[in-house]
Amino acid sequence: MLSTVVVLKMTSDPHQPLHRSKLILGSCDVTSWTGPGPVPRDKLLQEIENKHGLFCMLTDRIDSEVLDKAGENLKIVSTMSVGYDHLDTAEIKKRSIKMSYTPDILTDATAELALALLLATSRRLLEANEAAKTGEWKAWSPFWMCGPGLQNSTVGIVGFGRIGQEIAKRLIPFKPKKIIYYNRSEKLEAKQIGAQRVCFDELLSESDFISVNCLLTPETKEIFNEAAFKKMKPTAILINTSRGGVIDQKALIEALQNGTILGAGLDVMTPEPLPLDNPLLK
Ligand SMILES: O=CC(=O)O
Repeated sequence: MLSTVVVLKMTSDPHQPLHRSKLILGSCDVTSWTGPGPVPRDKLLQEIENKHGLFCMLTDRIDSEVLDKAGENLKIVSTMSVGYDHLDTAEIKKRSIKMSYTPDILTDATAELALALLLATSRRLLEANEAAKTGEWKAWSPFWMCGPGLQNSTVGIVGFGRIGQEIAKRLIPFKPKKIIYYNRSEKLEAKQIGAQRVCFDELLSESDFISVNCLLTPETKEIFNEAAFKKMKPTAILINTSRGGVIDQKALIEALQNGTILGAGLDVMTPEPLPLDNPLLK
């Protein structure tokens, strides 16, 4: 049987955004989007009709509208991402369509990025760099641009899957006092790493640093809200490398402006990219 597949993929070639090639994957007839940027919604809806498979990116919302357009041929939806909150999993399951994703591909990269954000935020790297460039830096003074250190600190990790665990392992050389985590289930690996499972409230109130690494699901949507920020230490630093939706962004802005928490290092936000006048960019 000749399968038809839509591949939504971003490349830098602006001249050939939609690419059709027959028989390049064995017996597949592949239609791919090559950019620039994510595939426009109307293009996706048009091209998905009667396809057997869809390979998408995290920028493509795959919901009942797309699935209806695809029709009964569609057998598999696959996403090039670790998170799959852009897939309506209930709808996909209801229609007996298989799903796949790419866990582990970004484990090390995300763990490194979380550490980079944590150190850059606590050690005020970007502020200091800006001050050096603008002339704000006039002379050395003992407490200028000081920030909290990891040594003897308590680090809380929200979501202790592959990425959370790799972050914990990378934290150990920085000599934290304690690594605690909040996760639906106890993780066997935690013992070896030396991390302790706690409830969400305890993680909030005990942590000097919090790294968010959970999936965005209905349960985790905006778990960092006004009430959560109020339970955190005023010296706490929040790092988010999961999804912007885990944080109530308006509440975060207020928490930063009011000094409810000290700082935030964000790899993800809502929307992406942020409008340039968003207070988070200040
Ligand atoms: O954010 C990246 C991913 O989910 O792969």
